[in-house]
Amino acid sequence: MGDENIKVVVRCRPLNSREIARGANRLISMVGNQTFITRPDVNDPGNANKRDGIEDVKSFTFDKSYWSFDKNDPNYATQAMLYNDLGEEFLDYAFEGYNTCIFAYGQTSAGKSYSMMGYGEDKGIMPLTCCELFNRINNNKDLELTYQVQVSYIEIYNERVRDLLNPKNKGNLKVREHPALGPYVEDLSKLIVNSFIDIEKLMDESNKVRTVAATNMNETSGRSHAVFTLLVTQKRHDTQTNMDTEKVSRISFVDLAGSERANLTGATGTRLKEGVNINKSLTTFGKVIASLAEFSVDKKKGKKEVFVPYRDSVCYFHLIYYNLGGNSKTAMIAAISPADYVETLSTLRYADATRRIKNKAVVNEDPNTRLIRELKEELPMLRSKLGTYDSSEPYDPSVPPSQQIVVLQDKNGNTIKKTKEELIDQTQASEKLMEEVNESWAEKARKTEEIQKEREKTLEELGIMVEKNIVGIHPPKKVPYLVNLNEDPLLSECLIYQIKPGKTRVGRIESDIPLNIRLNGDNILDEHCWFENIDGVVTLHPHENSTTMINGMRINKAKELKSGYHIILGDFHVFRFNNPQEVSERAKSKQLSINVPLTLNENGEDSAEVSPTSTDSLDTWIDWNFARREAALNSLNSRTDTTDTTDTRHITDTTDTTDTTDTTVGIDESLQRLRDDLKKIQSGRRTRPDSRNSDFDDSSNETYEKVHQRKFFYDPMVNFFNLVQFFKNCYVTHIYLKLGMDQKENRGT
Ligand SMILES: Nc1ncnc2c1ncn2[C@@H]1O[C@H](COP(=O)(O)OP(=O)(O)OP(=O)(O)O)[C@@H](O)[C@H]1O
Repeated sequence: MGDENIKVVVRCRPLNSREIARGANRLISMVGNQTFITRPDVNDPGNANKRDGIEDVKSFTFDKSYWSFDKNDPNYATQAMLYNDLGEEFLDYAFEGYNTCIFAYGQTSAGKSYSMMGYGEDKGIMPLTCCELFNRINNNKDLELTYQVQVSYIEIYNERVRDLLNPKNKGNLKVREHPALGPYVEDLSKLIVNSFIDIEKLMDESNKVRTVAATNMNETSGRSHAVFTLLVTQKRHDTQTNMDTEKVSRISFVDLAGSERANLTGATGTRLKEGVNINKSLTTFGKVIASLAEFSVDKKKGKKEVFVPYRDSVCYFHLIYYNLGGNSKTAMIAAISPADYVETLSTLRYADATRRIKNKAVVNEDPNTRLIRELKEELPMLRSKLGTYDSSEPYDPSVPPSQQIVVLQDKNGNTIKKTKEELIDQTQASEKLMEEVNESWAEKARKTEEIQKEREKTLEELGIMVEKNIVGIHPPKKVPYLVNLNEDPLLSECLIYQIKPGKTRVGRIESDIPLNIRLNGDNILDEHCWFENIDGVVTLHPHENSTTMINGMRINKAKELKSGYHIILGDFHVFRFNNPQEVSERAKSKQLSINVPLTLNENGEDSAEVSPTSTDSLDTWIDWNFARREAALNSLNSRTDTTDTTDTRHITDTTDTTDTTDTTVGIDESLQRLRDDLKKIQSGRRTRPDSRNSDFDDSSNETYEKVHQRKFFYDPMVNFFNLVQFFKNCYVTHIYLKLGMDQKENRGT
């Protein structure tokens, strides 16, 4: 097959509530395969680039333009449409033996994860492909044809590669290169999967691993790249010759970090490094696209190759080597916001340039046989060279291997010089490859099981509940538990920590003290706190000097917990406490909607038992953001000492003395941001049918969502008060967070 352009589709998501709140205009329209972007009106506060009076519309033509702006629009492009157009075609290629890659590119919140992974019932192209892959395999009637599927899943953050399937594979996996293989990740776990359920389970557990790592570093998925790869091996037995032949195809799904340039102004420490690395990888991506696009055009004119800077960034080296300008059928999903001119235009331009790149995909017939042949030639040569040194260099046994030069020839006959140290490294890497490629399927299956056990053991050692052979999050029905909350909806509510009868001790991951829950990250003490469960009543005991907060209040003495309380440990660990027994008793006494004492006064004591302004309904909705803002707010209140002590969420009118010029924007932004996050969490939760079951009445036929929608939307008084309260909270918290963050940055943390 000849050169083929990379397929590029663009998908426009609906306006999010933040954009609606700022009165943003729709700047995108689509007709057929064309996407049009209009320069925004000068009154659009989020888009300041208007040249007055000039009607400026730019048009781009793509392989497909997906209009997902309005779910009620008859032309709304659904997940199924995207899969039917793109997923099916690429799965067909994979069955033919080609490598395929679908990657999502776009700014944060443009809809990359929605298209790739999907939220809740709206499954994205990745799970839909996996599901159909196994449908086809299970429907195979050809007795001479067998399939094996392996999976790997990595996250690239700060130029470091993390194995999400095997938490034992700690830290940074090395990206290496072999002439016969191209770049590859050394020691990466490739696990055998036999069904779609196996894949779902792996995704579920890897998400836990990702959450643990992300919480420790306070990252979000928007700042890392995730690469999910399926290796499909088709083995055909020829009865006439009694020979087996293999085709191996690699199906990759890449969810890239948000493409907006990381704003480095004022950033220090980890954030600065992270920003530099995101920029580095994005710059490399841009350079690669530009040079490959240029290369494709030049080739037509008969010009020579241009330099493609694959190696400028570790991650892009790995990600794009195969998939851009290489042996792969590749598609880009460019996710765009309908209302962000600068970022959307930039994405459309990248997408346009990507369309011009040509790939040359070939069917991968017996790649392992080829690799084994090359390794068999290479290894004896490397081993023999290890005993020698370049005669032009004076030999001195005291010279360390890093300074000894060895001369060898590559497979094209070119003379190359390496240090002995490099040669040892290369020999070891090639030996590992040889071992891997010779591994039998039985051995691979044994390793898969071993890693599976390791993964579950590692999670259990951290105190995280793992339910074997069950997909999804299933909180305990009786035992009280903590559920993690995270800024990133993808990483929220996926870790459950049970608080069993007796003591549950919490401390630092490396602590020598026997602990039930181990956490990492800043400000977690060796022995941080402990929970005591006596007959279903749970009390939290903080250790001296530990940062332990309940509902935003730092506590220094034991405190009884009620279902729904938010707990913050150290700097990054935010949980919600759930007590199924208490909730079901509460439900029985028909006081579910407003009677929960969720607030603490300045002494950390419960406030009024029943309050018409109880934030219960909000509390069960509001997660990480709420808990963090609540903590910030309380901290502010305790500093200014203007708090209404009966309800820590009350703010006195001192806020009104503040300059109000940008108040509305601040509040609106906070509120809208929160609503967006909530929407994500809400829809994400639908994949976790049992999640937070205990928050509502099990005996009722109503679903969890319905109960909360009813509580939130049909209780106007509560709602009104909540919103007023919340409106104020957001503003004060906004100011506080800004101050706090400035201070933190100044300290270089
Ligand atoms: N095509 C769509 N139809 C409906 N809603 C969408 C669509 N695309 C995205 N959304 C919604 O927009 C929000 C942001 O999408 P998403 O999380 O996929 O963004 P992202 O680009 O992956 O962000 P990040 O880079 O932070 O991971 C989500 O609430 C999602 O449900």
